[in-house]
Amino acid sequence: MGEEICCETPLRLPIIDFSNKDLKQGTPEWDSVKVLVRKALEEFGCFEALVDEDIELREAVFGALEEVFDLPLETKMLNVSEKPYHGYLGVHPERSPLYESIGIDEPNITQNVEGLSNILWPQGNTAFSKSIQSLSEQVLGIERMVRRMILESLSLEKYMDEHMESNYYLLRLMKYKGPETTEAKLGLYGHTDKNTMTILYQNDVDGLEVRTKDGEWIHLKPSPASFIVMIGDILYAWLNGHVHSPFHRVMLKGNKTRYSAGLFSIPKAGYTIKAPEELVDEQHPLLFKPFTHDQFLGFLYTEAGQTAKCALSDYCGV
Ligand SMILES: O=C(O)CCC(=O)C(=O)O
Ligand SMILES: [Fe+2]
Repeated sequence: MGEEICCETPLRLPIIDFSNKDLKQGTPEWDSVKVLVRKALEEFGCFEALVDEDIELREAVFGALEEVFDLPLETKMLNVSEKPYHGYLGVHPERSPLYESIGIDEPNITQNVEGLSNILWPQGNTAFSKSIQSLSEQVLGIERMVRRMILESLSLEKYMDEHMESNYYLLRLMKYKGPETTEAKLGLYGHTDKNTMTILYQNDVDGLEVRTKDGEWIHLKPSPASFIVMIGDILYAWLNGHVHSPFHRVMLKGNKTRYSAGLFSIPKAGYTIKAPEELVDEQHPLLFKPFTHDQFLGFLYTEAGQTAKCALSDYCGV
């Protein structure tokens, strides 16, 4: 009997090269990357952005994550915020027994990162602040580039400044304890992101899965030099469905700890999300009535919001 030749190639996310230092608006390189970005975001709502590997920063970041999550629970609980989901979220025995996370509002502002490190460590922690800030700067650069590319590729230049200025950033540091099983366990329940755009960075423990429009799960295996770029419900609504907001989850097995960091761009309080008229026509009827992110979050905390299959459609679908 001949050797069995294996089966279908597993589904992969598009990998787009962002390592070119000359990737500047108006250059041919920018225009060719822009085409790939638009295609990936229309089809998958998600892609892998490849950058130049910075081994030192990578080690520093995941060292910092290990150190911060190793702090006692009472210390981590000092990471508080008046905004929901912006502070420490501890392990929940039924809902998320493996997951905990720490939030840093506007991590691009030095005082915010140093402020948190002064709360968590008696003498602060310069190494922690430095690595978290360097990571934030790099990720923020990618987020802004991708958002500019999408707007440009949809000929929405006239909205560029308004759109770029109407969002702020939240960084979430995440830890998933290995479940010590051979079969996969749920680390983070399936969801679409409720913000504008998310950029994820992970250690060498995979687990993120993204569902395609056809309902197939892609098991992500990002390279150490990659960031995962993902569209959230807000950009999906603002662009009237021209980009996809993918359903995703985290599944884990084995005993290794997974660490990840996510930079979330989020509309500022009071900013109205309204699809530009250029994106609404007979083939693309308006999907959502204008809304603000705060009102939408308010709905998410209600019973109806918590149980909705598609919270955004239930909240403001046309
Ligand atoms: O840890 C990850 O890679 C994904 C986290 C995630 O989906 C989220 O925080 O919304
Ligand atoms: Fe997510």
